[in-house]
Amino acid sequence: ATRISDLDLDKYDADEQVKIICLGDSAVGKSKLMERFLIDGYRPQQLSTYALTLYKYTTTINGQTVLVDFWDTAGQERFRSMHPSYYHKAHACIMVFDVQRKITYKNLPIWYKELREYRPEIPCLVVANKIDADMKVTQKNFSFAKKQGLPFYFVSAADGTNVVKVFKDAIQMALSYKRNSNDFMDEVMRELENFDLDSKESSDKDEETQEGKPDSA
Ligand SMILES: Nc1nc2c(ncn2[C@@H]2O[C@H](COP(=O)(O)OP(=O)(O)OP(=O)(O)O)[C@@H](O)[C@H]2O)c(=O)[nH]1
Ligand SMILES: [Mg+2]
Repeated sequence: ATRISDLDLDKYDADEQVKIICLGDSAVGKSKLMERFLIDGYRPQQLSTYALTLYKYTTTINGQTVLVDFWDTAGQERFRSMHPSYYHKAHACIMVFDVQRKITYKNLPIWYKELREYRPEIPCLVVANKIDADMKVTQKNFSFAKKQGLPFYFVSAADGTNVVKVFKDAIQMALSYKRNSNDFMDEVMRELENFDLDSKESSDKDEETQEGKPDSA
């Protein structure tokens, strides 16, 4: 009982509350990424998300309490249209694909189009998941994010690579968006840009043009 009232107090005192949604095909790892971030755990079972899962997360940023609602739904919703309430008042979006399944990368524009119909302006982070399965994929150039001017991350829900970074950036961007400021977004874009230059041994070829050569760097 004590814990519940503590939570309620937190909620009461929250200076800010943001909603962050997650998009991407079924089985790309949306739920596993949330699990990794929220409970620092990972259970490799294969349960597709049924309907909707809502995760509550509280954090402190610059001395302010921030309440985050993470929304997670089943990727197979793609075949219907995602319910508008999923997008309603979202402040940021984490868009995920599976580096081991090219089709999930090719479907990103479909997700992105629907997102923009409902939320034309919110920050959207593009996440390439499952890099633990084959580190060579990080040498590939997945240009969708760059073309759209979106921040891009290689991550792994299985071993935790970059997961905290993505979620923390998403929360900051959601807050910046809510406060009508692009400052943090600009900062992250600059930082990722530099990171990109430092680690750039990859060819300039786009993943889309590398049909049938999954291992070429
Ligand atoms: N190797 C590896 N497997 C992963 C990773 N993340 C998720 N998986 C596996 O991918 C499968 C799907 O993960 P989920 O998180 O359930 O995928 P989802 O995107 O939530 O799928 P839906 O709920 O159906 O939309 C599971 O079997 C996970 O174990 C990862 O980083 N590396
Ligand atoms: Mg899921």
